[in-house]
Amino acid sequence: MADDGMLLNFSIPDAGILNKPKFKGGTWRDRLTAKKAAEHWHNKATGQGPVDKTSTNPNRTELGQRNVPASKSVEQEEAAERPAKRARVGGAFKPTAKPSTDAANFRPHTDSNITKKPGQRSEAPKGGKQIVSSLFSYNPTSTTKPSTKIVFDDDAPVEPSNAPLSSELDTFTSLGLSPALATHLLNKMELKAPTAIQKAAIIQLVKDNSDAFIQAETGSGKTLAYLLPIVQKLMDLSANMKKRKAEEMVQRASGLFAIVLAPTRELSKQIELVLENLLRSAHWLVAGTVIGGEKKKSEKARLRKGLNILVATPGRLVDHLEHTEALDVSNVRWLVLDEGDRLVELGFEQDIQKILGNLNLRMRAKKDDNASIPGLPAKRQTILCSATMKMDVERLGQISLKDAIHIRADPTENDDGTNEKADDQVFLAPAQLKQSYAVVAPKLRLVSLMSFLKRSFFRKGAIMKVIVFISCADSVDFHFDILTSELEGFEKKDADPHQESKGSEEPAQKATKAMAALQSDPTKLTVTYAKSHVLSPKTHDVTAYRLHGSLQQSLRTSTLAHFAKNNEPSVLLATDVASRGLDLPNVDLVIEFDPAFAREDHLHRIGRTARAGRDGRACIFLMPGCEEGYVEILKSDRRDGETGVHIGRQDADEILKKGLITSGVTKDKNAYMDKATDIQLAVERWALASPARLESARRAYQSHVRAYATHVAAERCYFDIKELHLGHLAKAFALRERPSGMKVPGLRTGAGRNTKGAPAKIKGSGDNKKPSSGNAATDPDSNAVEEEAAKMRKAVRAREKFMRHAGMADEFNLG
Ligand SMILES: Nc1ncnc2c1ncn2[C@@H]1O[C@H](COP(=O)(O)OP(=O)(O)OP(=O)(O)O)[C@@H](O)[C@H]1O
Repeated sequence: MADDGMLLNFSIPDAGILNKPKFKGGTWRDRLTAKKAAEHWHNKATGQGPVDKTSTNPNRTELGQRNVPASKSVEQEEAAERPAKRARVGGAFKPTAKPSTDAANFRPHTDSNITKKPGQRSEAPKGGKQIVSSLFSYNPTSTTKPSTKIVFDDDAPVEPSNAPLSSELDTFTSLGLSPALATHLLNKMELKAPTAIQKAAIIQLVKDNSDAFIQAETGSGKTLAYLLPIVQKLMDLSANMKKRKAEEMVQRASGLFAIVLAPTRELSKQIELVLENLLRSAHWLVAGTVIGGEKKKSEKARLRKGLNILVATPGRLVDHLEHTEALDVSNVRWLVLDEGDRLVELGFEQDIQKILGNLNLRMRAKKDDNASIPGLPAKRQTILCSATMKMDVERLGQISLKDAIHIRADPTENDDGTNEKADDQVFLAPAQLKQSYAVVAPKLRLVSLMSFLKRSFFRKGAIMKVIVFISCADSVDFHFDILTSELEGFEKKDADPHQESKGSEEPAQKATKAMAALQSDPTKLTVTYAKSHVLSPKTHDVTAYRLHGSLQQSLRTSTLAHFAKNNEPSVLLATDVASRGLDLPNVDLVIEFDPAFAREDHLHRIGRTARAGRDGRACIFLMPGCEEGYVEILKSDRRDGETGVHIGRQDADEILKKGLITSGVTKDKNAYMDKATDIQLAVERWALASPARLESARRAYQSHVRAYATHVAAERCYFDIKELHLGHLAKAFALRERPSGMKVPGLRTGAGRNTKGAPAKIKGSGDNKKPSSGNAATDPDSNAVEEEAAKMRKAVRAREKFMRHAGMADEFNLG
């Protein structure tokens, strides 16, 4: 399913946004504004033509310059508040208002700028005229731009917060692990010393059997923190059996002793991999997975052969507990719930309760039989792992843990173990992570992303691996298609004779060939990586990858594995499927092109870099206006707190200059604007050249808008759907049509209406650019949008649940 988990639609009817509204409630000013807007749309709908603002507003000059006096009329105020429309619709370009940006930046472009390929069709989208607006005019301006540029000391050394400990006294043996295991960690896994959380957890879990809640930041080595004590105890159990009878030891047929539950298949596979590496030091112990995505028959066969440690997703384990006789859980003495908060978020609470009930029942039955293995602990130890201690994790703790010990290793802790920040706030970004935010107007988003990536990959070696987080699968597909296409007007790389003489094809070349087939229909989800023509400089290739929950499981696994192994420059475009727990080696940069739906997700996303003490960078794209308020959240997630020393700021102009003007000094200080405009036009032409691409662009755009409405309530003040300028945003999806005229097959229409049938009003929908009065309580349209957003969020949750139960993208994230 490419609609990415959201069922409702923001389609706005052609008749306009205010369809015979009742002018009740609100202030007299709201009512008058609404009435005037309704008259405008009524005139339009009845063919009386658009209201000529220049003739009704004496304050407008012919060139569209406004001169609003102190005593403004309501309409004048409205005109002063909204970004003036200067779009070219079909005919000749006629500016109607002064652009909000500085005059030097004003670079109108007309159809004559758009050079079409010979014979290329540039069809106007059905049901609407093409709008070719300038990239650099009428953009909202930043509300937080500092008057003077603040220079950050980007290279100032920062003590990593998740690195292995450096004291010579902190060794794995000093924590209670056997010399054999410690030697294996050192020699085979190249792990010299434990991290802080490993030190705290291993000491505790090896010495006693109490339940535990492990809480630590991303990339701090939580996986080994819970796996090492389990492996150590199983090695001890084996040694104990051997002592009793020389030929006896734990082996695969001895029974299942430990279960690790993880929320996603990818994470389960990753845990299994770490386990396999560990168990090379105890080859008689066998681990395996049951996670779905493969035939149940083969999973049953694996269980029948016997496993000592099982990594599973909750849904699949419940299924096997109910239907696989060979699965005997009576000896299970260690249960781990990894990524506890995500397990709850994905609605696995019931499954976990079933698993716990089943384990208790079978353990009791076995005890009654008196047939326990000698040396096996009488009590089961349950370990809950999570980066946050939210309410839902607490609830999971209540159902799964008994008298649990809270294990936490946070460098911000005082000597007495207390922390000034509230429990929920203890989840912080790694200290060594260098963060920045980019303030980019909606129209400039696409070209800015391309420029940002181009700059990142310009010199081989500086940045090798990048993850770009995007809110929904359709948008991932759309951006992947652009990055891997050969856009007209982009310099082509000279052929590399060395590569051509090679007998075997490079994977990137193979994928490029497959890509050619894909270009005719970008909705085909068979190609997940290919050379990025757009991002590859002349000197080297950059490979682009895509990952989201609508891809087949096997494809997701192989894509991740390929990205992880790739030592050449590469970029992964992904939904939040890649945000949790995944340990992809050497990710240098994380770009949050679309901000996360919740603060915790944001921290998990940026935590894919700067892992285990390594350096990393993260940049989040914010739009001018209320989104800029999110910087406060970014600051609160850092150890350097309010000072925000390591949160840099970049503006779109800067990004475009650095990314597009790579050949040193240029006399024209606005040359980057021409370049950016050329790129934007090339992408728009690319989209127009094929109906499938155009449909993919519309789908991406609509899914993006719907996803935007699903930010958590506490953060909707930063990501306010009513402030989203749909018309400008459409440009970032290469669309030249009005949002209201867009029809996408397969997406439900009419959901943008409130219960009384009046369509919801959204900023810049092309029908009314005036944002709501700001008083949601008195504005019926604001309430309608709110209601709509609430419906969407509900639909997303329902869809996630449905997908899981239908076994489609089950145990997997939204994407
Ligand atoms: N003691 C250590 N020394 C060096 N590297 C380590 C050590 N322990 C773990 N690592 C490495 O650190 C990385 C992160 O480990 P892990 O995935 O367990 O982190 P995590 O805390 O679970 O992160 P997340 O919360 O993002 O899931 C892995 O690549 C792992 O190999």
